[in-house]
Amino acid sequence: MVTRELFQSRRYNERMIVENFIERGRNVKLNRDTQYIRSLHLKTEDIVTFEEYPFNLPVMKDVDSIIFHPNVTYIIGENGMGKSTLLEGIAIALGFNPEGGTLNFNFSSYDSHSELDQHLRIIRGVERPRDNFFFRAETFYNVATNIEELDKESGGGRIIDSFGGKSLHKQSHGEAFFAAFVERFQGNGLYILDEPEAALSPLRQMSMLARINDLINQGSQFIISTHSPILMAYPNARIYELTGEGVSEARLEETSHYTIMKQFMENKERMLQHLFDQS
Ligand SMILES: Nc1ncnc2c1ncn2[C@@H]1O[C@H](COP(=O)(O)OP(=O)(O)OP(=O)(O)O)[C@@H](O)[C@H]1O
Repeated sequence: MVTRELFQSRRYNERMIVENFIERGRNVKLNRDTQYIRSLHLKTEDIVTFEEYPFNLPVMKDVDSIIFHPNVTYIIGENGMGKSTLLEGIAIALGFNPEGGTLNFNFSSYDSHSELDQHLRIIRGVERPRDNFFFRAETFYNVATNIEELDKESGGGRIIDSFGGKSLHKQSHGEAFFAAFVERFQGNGLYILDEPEAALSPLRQMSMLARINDLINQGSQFIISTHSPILMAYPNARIYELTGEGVSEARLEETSHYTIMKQFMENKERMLQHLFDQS
């Protein structure tokens, strides 16, 4: 009797494991056990000097404090604080092209990336993403050109069809960005986005949040660098703010982007007077 119960409970457990596995491929949010990448580590032993770029950036002394949220991690901060440098380093260390795209893109329009990737260790989870994309607003135009070139040479399926079929150069910036998020991102993916709001209207930024939510519910993990208080509003996300002091974790309402925007909207006249008096 005991043996039969044991047998049945084992069969039950096995069935649960199979069902969970099947479900993972569909609609399940990642958690701490299933997230694709967990944290960062800066391998300081072979860094020759901390006086030069990129190791002179304040963020470098706190890289090890960055623990990725299973769903969304935001990297924010003033211009020049090192967000793009950090995201680029992470992306290249994971095997992406410095200018962005999927793991299969390997074109190079202008080779100016830092050597940070060689000094970063990325602590991965046990699960592997099925989809991957490094979206870099600054160089998305080059990705679009590369897609056209590859599609001209290819005799088989066209890459542009996975972006909705319409040339990305024949769409507005915002439309082309959105085609990537809506058509190309397939879920169960790791998505690294550098200032994706660059061409998006406030309304589109809200639509982007809805798209992020869909993809998170389909087992995706995001790392997003942004200046947009709208885009950084995903609930329960982790926000790291880069400042001259290093890296600190913040709630949305505590971030400088949010408070400055709020002050401006709530008291535009006073802010303008203050700004013009200073100039
Ligand atoms: N190839 C490079 N060589 C030397 N310095 C660089 C290089 N690229 C960037 N920097 C410097 O490193 C700093 C961080 O640049 P980065 O582009 O990472 O900042 P960011 O936080 O992404 O800024 P933004 O919000 O303006 O996009 C800047 O002061 C920049 O001038």
